[in-house]
Amino acid sequence: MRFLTEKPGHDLTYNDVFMAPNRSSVASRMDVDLTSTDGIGTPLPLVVANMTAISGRRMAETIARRGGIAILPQDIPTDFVQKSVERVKSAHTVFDTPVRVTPTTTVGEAMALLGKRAHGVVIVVQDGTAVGIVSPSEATGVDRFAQVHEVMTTDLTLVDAQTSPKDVFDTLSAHHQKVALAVDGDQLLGIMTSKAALRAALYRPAVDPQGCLMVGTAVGINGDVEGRARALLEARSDVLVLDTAHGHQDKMLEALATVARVRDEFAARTGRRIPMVAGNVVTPQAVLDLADAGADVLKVGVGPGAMCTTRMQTGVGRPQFSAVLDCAEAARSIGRAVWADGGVRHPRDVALALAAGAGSVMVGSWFAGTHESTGDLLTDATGRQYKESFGMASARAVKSRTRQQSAFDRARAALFEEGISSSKLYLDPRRPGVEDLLDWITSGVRSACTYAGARTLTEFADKAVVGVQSPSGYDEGRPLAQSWQ
Ligand SMILES: NC(=O)C1=CN([C@@H]2O[C@H](COP(=O)(O)OP(=O)(O)OC[C@H]3O[C@@H](n4cnc5c(N)ncnc54)[C@H](OP(=O)(O)O)[C@@H]3O)[C@@H](O)[C@H]2O)C=CC1
Ligand SMILES: Nc1nc2c(ncn2[C@@H]2O[C@H](COP(=O)(O)O)[C@@H](O)[C@H]2O)c(=O)[nH]1
Repeated sequence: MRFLTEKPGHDLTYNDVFMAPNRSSVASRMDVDLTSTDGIGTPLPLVVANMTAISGRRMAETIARRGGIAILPQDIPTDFVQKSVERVKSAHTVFDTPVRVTPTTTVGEAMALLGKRAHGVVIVVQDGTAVGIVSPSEATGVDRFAQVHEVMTTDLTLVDAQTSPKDVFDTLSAHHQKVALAVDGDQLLGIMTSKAALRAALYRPAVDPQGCLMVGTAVGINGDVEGRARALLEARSDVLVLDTAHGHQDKMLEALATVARVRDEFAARTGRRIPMVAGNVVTPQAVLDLADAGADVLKVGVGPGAMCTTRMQTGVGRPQFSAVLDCAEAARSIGRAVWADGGVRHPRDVALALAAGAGSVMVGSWFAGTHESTGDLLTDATGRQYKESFGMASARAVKSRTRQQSAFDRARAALFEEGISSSKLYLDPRRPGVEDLLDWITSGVRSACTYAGARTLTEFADKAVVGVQSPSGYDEGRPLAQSWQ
């Protein structure tokens, strides 16, 4: 990446910069390969942040099916994380996991489960066989205590799991149906909507060497670091993320050395070397120190997160575009990569982070307001749907993380909160599922690459030309919600 004019002497946020187009020979946005450059090799450079309100099993399998990866948080007990990894690994790589109910489930219960996934249907299953479908249209005007077998649609479109997404799309269009059910004999394997069929043709899943969906897991730097890392490797975690607020500290370096030893033993035994990501950092020296201790990828970002109060509380942090740019350069010089973590609110921010040299971009709060995040779907007084989210250093998260400690220690820890304990993240009615956001982000990033004349993300980080803009420059680029007159 180069600056359009002289590199400014001060640090820059995503809002401070823009990209200028280059002469390009890339004729189509579909010619762009978005494979991440972080060495982890996911087909999409997007990572779901290890935040309890956001990253769980549903999020992990959905994002991996489209080529990204989610990191399950460090605050979740190890046995629970092991089960979640197992569930992700057993999910179908092409067909979505259905929301299943039995014929005697009440309509009220079935409708309450609808919000768990974005596909808008519940499948009625008996002994593993799909016998009907219920969606809000079947449930409208029906007593909530009625049983689903009384209202379900039994006209089902069944397909073989080998059917191509295009054939599924055409079949659904021809029959004017919402969803196809993939079956093996009489057993339900998964489901696919028309939109999912389209996506299955556009995205590649992120899969491990056994062909199962990928998922990462986080480890804190306190407690039984070695035991947790060992258990997560055995559980088939594809990435280990060592995460703490201040990554450039001795305790992190010690934790990295411990996990590197366990990871290397695992690699010698199984032949699979699992990458280690560590952070958070914002300086080149921190990149070099953590890489020296064994980190393959450095997680960059102190204070840009939407749930973060660190900068206001401590004055510490660094504008994120410059942090990513500097750290990516340092990482590249020693053959490592960085993840840009936090502060991403628009597709343009993802594009800018990749232009600055990030191997992948980590997103938290933006994905909180989707069907797939872990929280319950809630409705406010005006009828808008939202999820509750909170920071991992908030009083709420600290309270949960320190539940085994004495009352005194817990009360003391609570004084050091650096995050928001409760925030409403509204679902965008136009993009209520995380895949809707992925569509929006990837179309923006593909387009950004073609403007730069790049066919890969390596070329993009090389060719991008970045200018510095004033607040009114940024403002000029914002679309109008209503007339200015
Ligand atoms: N990217 C960011 O800007 C930030 C991210 N977070 C996220 O919040 C989550 C919780 O993180 P964290 O607060 O580390 O978890 P913990 O509260 O579990 O702290 C982990 C350990 O790090 C120590 N620690 C915390 N902050 C600092 C600091 N500034 N300097 C030195 N030691 C410190 C704590 O000791 P003691 O409590 O005794 O000080 C504790 O031993 C993580 O996911 C983290 O990434 C948190 C803050 C900033
Ligand atoms: N200072 C804090 N940072 C936090 C907290 N919880 C999470 N985080 C960081 O934010 C990113 C995600 O950023 P987002 O803008 O996409 O939401 C996450 O990966 C952490 O690094 C917190 O409580 N305090």
